Amino acid sequence: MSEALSFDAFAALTPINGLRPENQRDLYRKLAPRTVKAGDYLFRAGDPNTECLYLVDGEIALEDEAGKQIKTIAADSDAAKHRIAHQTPRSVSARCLDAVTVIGIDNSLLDVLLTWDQTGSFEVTELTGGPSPTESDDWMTRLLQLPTFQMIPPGNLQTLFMRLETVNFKANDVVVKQGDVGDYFYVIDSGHCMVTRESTTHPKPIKLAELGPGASFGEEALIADTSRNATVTMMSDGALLRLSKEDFRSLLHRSMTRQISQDEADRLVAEESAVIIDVRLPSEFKLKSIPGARNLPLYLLRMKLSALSAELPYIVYCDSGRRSSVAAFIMTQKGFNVQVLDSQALSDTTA
Ligand SMILES: Nc1ncnc2c1ncn2[C@@H]1O[C@@H]2COP(=O)(O)O[C@H]2[C@H]1O
Repeated sequence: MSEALSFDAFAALTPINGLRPENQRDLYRKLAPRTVKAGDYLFRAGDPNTECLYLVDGEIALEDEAGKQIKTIAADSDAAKHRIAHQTPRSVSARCLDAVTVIGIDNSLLDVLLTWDQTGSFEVTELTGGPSPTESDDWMTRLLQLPTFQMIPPGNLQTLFMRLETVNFKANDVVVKQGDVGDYFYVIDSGHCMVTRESTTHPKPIKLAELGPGASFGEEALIADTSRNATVTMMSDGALLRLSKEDFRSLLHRSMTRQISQDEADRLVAEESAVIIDVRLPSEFKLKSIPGARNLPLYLLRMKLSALSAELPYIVYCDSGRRSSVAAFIMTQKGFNVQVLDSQALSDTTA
């Protein structure tokens, strides 16, 4: 990092001072101080809190929701050794009284490191997967910023990161082949992949998507216990992180799936505070569906996601829980708030 903050001053911040020196040093190398001009706000009351912010230079005022000043914090004070108003969501606003320099650390990353360091035996350098701990594209930080990983409790994250395996591929390598049994879930660390599907109605495979760093694939066969529904081929050399089916299910998928009871779903739908989606085929939907539900078959879901508003919560269902679980996973990855309705709900409905 720059001269904005010495390593010793950084290591004395709370709770950075609870980390192992190796991890303090690694975090310090990754810090990117940012400056904010006088009068601007670092955040406002009610904002979500995704990063720990520390004041490195300048002075800020904390204000309540009515704009009344509660206190000021100067960079060289004891108060500046702590995270600025670290509540979720922010309970106060932080206004810069002069030009201010702050550093921010992703909350989940710090949480994982603190959890690790309390259990004792890991260093970031062992986990970056790359040869150099100074590598700026640290996959762990990037993964933690994906919606998929934000719902996972730190306890699971720790195990999950240990179980993720880095595998290098060459351009044109087939990573996943349509029709094969599902074995791994993949996250792209570097490089690009193409998703294609063969069908009896088309002479050539149809290109479904191009995926880049941060994107993931291979979840559908693992969740629904079916075969791969598409082929994924490397478009360039690259590195993928993979997780076995068992680990994917127990560490990732289970934490991401939120179930909702039929009563609770009925209440939300009656209040129009949630949208209920039937992910079965239109022919199945026509035959029987839950009143108030919209039909969006699973095979169209990815294509239609951009047309859905991210404002409302969604409830998805099918007749067995398989397709709805896949739908919930895909939607959660894209940042939607989604719950899975018990598949019994459809059997119970008279409509
Ligand atoms: N339209 C699509 N867009 C992006 N990825 C897809 C699409 N269809 C299938 N996939 C991915 O390709 C993977 C092939 O293996 P799975 O069926 O396990 O999981 C599938 C999805 O992760």
